[in-house]
Amino acid sequence: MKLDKFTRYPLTFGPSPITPLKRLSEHLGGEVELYAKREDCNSGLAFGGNKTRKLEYLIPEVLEGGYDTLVSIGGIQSNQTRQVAAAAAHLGLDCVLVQENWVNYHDASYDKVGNIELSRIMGADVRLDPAGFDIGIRESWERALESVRAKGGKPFPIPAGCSEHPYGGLGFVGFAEEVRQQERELGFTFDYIVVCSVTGSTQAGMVVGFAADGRARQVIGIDASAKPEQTHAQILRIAQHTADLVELGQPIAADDVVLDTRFGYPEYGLPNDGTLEAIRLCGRLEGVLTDPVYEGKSMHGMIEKVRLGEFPAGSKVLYAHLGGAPALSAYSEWFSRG
Ligand SMILES: Cc1ncc(COP(=O)(O)O)c(CNC2(C(=O)O)CC2)c1O
Repeated sequence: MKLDKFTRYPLTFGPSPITPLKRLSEHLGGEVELYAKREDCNSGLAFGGNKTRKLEYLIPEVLEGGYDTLVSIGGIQSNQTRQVAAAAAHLGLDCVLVQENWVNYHDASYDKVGNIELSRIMGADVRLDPAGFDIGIRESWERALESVRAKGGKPFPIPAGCSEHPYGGLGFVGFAEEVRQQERELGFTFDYIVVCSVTGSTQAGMVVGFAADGRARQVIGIDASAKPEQTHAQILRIAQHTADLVELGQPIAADDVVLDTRFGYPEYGLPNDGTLEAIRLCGRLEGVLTDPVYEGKSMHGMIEKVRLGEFPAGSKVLYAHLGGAPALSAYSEWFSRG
């Protein structure tokens, strides 16, 4: 596999740490050993996260091509757009963010706190748009790109989650390579990797990276889009493209994309009771924060799979913590009810 032929611009601290989730593992019966790889602590740029790792493979083209404005898109509480704003500020670039109405929830502060507040503080031109949730290429985003060109700027297009960018999967191929190095240091290998999926390039990169040692199907995606057919198809397409880029040397089949669809309800961006329980449990047992949109759903999925005995006794499970906590303040209603 040839990831090294691609230039990476460091935005992260280096390999993200792997921490044991001892108390949570014990609480769940002690037969499955849970660990977390902490992408939520991977960078000094505005709390980091999975997109910061992905951006490392997009930024070289930005700098080499003389682009002056990063243009991206997400929901109002998007972690993606916050991380793009941080990268732009760090690199001295302008930033335009389209924030669409992806979540059917609005209290008075939803578009004032959390991620969108941070993006504004970092100087991004934040543009609210009434269009609803969709992980594909959006007309609002294309309008934003055109508006930058109309003013004589040179916009760099970064699609939702970085996922439809040709290099969107590379960062998480690197994640798998990092895990293999850390496994050598730990003296064991993980039986499963649990990851939240929405726009798909995180899991896609992992599927390719772990396919190299026969573990593609040990990557367990937990769907948080609540549109799993679209997400599964996007993961598969990105994984197959990424496999070609890094010359994996083996095909990626549809069955290599394992996506559990039981935990994304009621809809994208809204928690269910299991999401909320998982957030509280992980918070109270480990001091590790997850969010109602993404990681709370993958944490719920992992906890439920342990409870249902879906991980064989003795399994070592690596939870990919991809970030997301900055959105919590926009969901305070759910946690002030006691
Ligand atoms: C904390 C967190 N965890 C998992 C995911 C899902 O990653 P993928 O989009 O690569 O599948 C996101 C994405 N967030 C998006 C955003 O706009 O923030 C791309 C949807 C995430 O932010």
